[in-house]
Amino acid sequence: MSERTQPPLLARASVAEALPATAPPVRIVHLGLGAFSRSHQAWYTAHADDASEWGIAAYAGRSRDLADRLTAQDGLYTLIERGPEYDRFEVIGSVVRAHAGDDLESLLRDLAAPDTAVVTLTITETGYVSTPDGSPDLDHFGMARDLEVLRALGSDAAVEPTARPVTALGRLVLGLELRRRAGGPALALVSCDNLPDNGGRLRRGIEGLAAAAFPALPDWLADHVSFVSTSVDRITPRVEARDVAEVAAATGRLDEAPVIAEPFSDWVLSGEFPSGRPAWETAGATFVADLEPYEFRKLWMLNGAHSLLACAGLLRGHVSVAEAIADPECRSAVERLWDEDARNLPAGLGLDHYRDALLERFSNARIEHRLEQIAIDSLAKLRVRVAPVAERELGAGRTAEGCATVIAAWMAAIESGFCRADAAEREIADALASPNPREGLLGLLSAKLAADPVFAAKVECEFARIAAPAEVTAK
Ligand SMILES: NC(=O)c1ccc[n+]([C@@H]2O[C@H](COP(=O)([O-])OP(=O)(O)OC[C@H]3O[C@@H](n4cnc5c(N)ncnc54)[C@H](O)[C@@H]3O)[C@@H](O)[C@H]2O)c1
Ligand SMILES: O=P(O)(O)OC[C@@H](O)[C@@H](O)[C@H](O)[C@H](O)CO
Repeated sequence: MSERTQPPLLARASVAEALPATAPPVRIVHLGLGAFSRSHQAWYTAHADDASEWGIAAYAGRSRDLADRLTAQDGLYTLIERGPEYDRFEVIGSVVRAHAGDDLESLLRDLAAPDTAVVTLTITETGYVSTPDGSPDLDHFGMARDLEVLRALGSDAAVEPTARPVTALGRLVLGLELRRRAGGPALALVSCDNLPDNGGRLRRGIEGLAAAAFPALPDWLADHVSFVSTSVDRITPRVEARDVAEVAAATGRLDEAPVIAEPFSDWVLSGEFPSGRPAWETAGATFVADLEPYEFRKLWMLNGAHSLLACAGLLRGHVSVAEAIADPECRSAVERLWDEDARNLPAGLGLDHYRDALLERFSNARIEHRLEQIAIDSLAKLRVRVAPVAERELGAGRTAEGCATVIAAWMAAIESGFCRADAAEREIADALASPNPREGLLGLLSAKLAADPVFAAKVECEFARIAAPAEVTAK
């Protein structure tokens, strides 16, 4: 364990108990260093009983800015727990190193290191670059290029010195191949992104790419790598400049990389950890054999409602979740969606209480969770948050009106210029340019839904209702 140097402006004196005296040894590698991993997985790791044994080396996906700011603070940062009436400040000490995403040398070293037992990911829904069935999308430019680079590296053919994988999965597969070649021990890969069966999706992505790039890797993966699925929950909005100022004013210390989160937090995991893991359960995480009911409840009800509020709320001139949920029109659409979600979830999940708690969480006006942030990549989000419920409702002979409202709000938002920041921007533009844009958009969302003329007509009808009074357009 190395002695942690005291960052000049963020001294340990301010710190809550969660900060160990010395930096814990790196045994977790994180991909997708951003806000959420620091309010959630790093928080659980810092609060586990054995926190002194588990440090995190975290890698950003793209930019190096956050990694640089954290490095200047020795990995330490303040978590602002923002309740409806108070802020609580805590310095988190589980991130030991922060790296830019393109620091491939360090990443490969960390992935091959025998001490590394766990790899966690928060690379966003689109970061998996997968087809709807979860296999790697080899038609995607970045993924196709990565495959070429990995094959060249695997065959020891002459490779340009600058040839490097750029996708998260490409980098991970290369690291796993190096671990295999080094005779490294088993490890667990833990997806913490808002996707159903996120561990299974990661498995299909890694296995597909490995099989196409490195012939010996798939067998090694089968014996040495477990894929853990998780349902993750803690509302973590983007930090604004004024939050940095607030930390300085409240603690007397300058922190260039604070994180804000609501007090609520939940983590449900399912899967094996062949080389151990932090005692996350001592910090409140739950381990279950069957994750599906928990992930569907969270993805459909919380995230589905978020996407609805984002699309409908932006159209109605709202900026944040708290503003949108206070609008009776949005609130009633959320309730109708939740009725449909609830009908498709198993009994025993305490859904009445869950709904009440969600309303309370959404109404926390001190959390400025911007609708524009939630609206990014809406197509991929609606595919997993809303389309499956609509398909189940229709399959049961019902009308799926609540889901139709969400989908119509998304279409109206797109046509008004919102929800355009999307990894599927090109497909959306093609649909908009087609003779029947809404039919095209519905087809992108779900072939099954698009093939149901009654549902398509329902969406059309909702669209007409929602789009008519919308006077707001994106700037
Ligand atoms: N913020 C929340 O409230 C919250 C809650 C639950 C789950 N999540 C999950 O965590 C993810 C990240 O949220 P965040 O708040 O940390 O966002 P963020 O923007 O702060 O960080 C996202 C990280 O992912 C990387 N990334 C983005 N696109 C990528 C790509 N195509 N390939 C590889 N890496 C990519 C970014 O570089 C960054 O490191 C969400 O997309 C979601 O799946 C977030
Ligand atoms: O983080 P995203 O972009 O997948 O989704 C936006 C929000 O719905 C999401 O961040 C929720 O706030 C979060 O999932 C709550 O745990």
